[in-house]
Amino acid sequence: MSGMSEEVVNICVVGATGYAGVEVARLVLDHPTLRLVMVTDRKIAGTPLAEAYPSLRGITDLAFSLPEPDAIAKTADVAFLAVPHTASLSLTPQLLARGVTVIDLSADYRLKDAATYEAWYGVPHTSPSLLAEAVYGLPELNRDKLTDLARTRAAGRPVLVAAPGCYPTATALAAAPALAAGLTTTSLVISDCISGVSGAGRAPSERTHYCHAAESVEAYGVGRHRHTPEIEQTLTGVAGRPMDVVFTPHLAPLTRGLLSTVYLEAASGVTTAQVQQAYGDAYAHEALVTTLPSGQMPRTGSVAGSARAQVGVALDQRRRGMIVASCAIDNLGKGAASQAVQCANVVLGLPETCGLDFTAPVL
Ligand SMILES: NC(=O)C1=CN([C@@H]2O[C@H](COP(=O)(O)OP(=O)(O)OC[C@H]3O[C@@H](n4cnc5c(N)ncnc54)[C@H](OP(=O)(O)O)[C@@H]3O)[C@@H](O)[C@H]2O)C=CC1
Ligand SMILES: CC(=O)N[C@@H](CCC(=O)OP(=O)(O)O)C(=O)O
Repeated sequence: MSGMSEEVVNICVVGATGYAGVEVARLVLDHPTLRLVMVTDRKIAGTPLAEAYPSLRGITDLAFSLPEPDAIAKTADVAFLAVPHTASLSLTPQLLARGVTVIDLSADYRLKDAATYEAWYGVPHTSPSLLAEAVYGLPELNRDKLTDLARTRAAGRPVLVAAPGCYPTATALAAAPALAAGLTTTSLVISDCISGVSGAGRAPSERTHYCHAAESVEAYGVGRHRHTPEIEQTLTGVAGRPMDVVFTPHLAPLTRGLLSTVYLEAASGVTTAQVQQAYGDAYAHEALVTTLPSGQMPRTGSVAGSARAQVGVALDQRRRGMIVASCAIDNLGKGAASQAVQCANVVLGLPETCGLDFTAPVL
């Protein structure tokens, strides 16, 4: 199948029983150009999507299919892979070989170095040659490369987008303006993040059990979380020099929401006005990222359910001089599904915010 920019583009969501997958499905159902033609699950094939997620009753009659590459290629132009990491290692090359463009929400094609992948994910990368051609799907930092993919696809070849994770997205949006503007000369970024529980996926675990997660906040994966090398890769690219990251994720009793607060030592003489200006300029022309006025910091509640990010920044001028920047996103939105759709829009030659320009619930 082939989808041109003004035509309807047929979409398969692999892993649509999952939280990220059903969010992609929801966005595609409301999108003016994308058409949801297939949703997959390996356990409940034949069951209507709306039976698994009753809010979709009256909206779609589509039932789950098995994630078979031949069936996907027969039906869809683009596949969103909302599957756990390691699951898209083999699925992605099979779909590309069948002419299907892949927007992968998993971590399998984000790291450029296969050895780093193996070190952090515990399995060898089975398609290392694809790591070079996969484009990291953070449009605000990587729009040119995504636009290159649009040309490749328009020339008839399927392409691969590796959409970033929720923690790396929020951390990159919080830290990038300071790094790009040279406001810090050190190589260390500290990133403290807080995630809602849907970030851990649909399958319950001891850590995400209501009784454990409600009314409590905890750090986890300290010093060893697999997003560390992904964040370092992105920030190194922005800074143009090697960056080290101390990344500490926390789980908080929210359904949706992710807040990343980063700390970067300010270069000598940097002022609050310069910092605010750099952040304002960085996102002045971004439709989905807003820099808040000086003195304001973002809250997850303001972006929950939206495709947007909000960023706030301050300069703590006592002693060392620290830039403290915070970015709030919806982990399932800009941290996963809406970002994947944003990338698909670019790759398909559609307006980047097509289907994403809706407001979040205000309360
Ligand atoms: N939740 C979030 O906030 C974010 C998630 N992501 C990433 O998105 C991906 C999905 O996450 P999430 O929705 O939370 O996960 P879930 O556990 O909620 O869903 C995973 C989905 O993948 C399916 N699946 C599992 N294994 C396979 C396989 N081998 N082949 C095909 N389908 C499979 C599952 O269905 P079944 O097993 O029944 O087939 C299910 O539909 C992950 O890579 C995650 O890291 C990225 C950013 C944020
Ligand atoms: C709260 C929670 O458990 N979050 C998940 C991150 C989910 C995610 O975004 O994973 P990828 O970006 O790698 O796809 C975790 O810490 O593993």
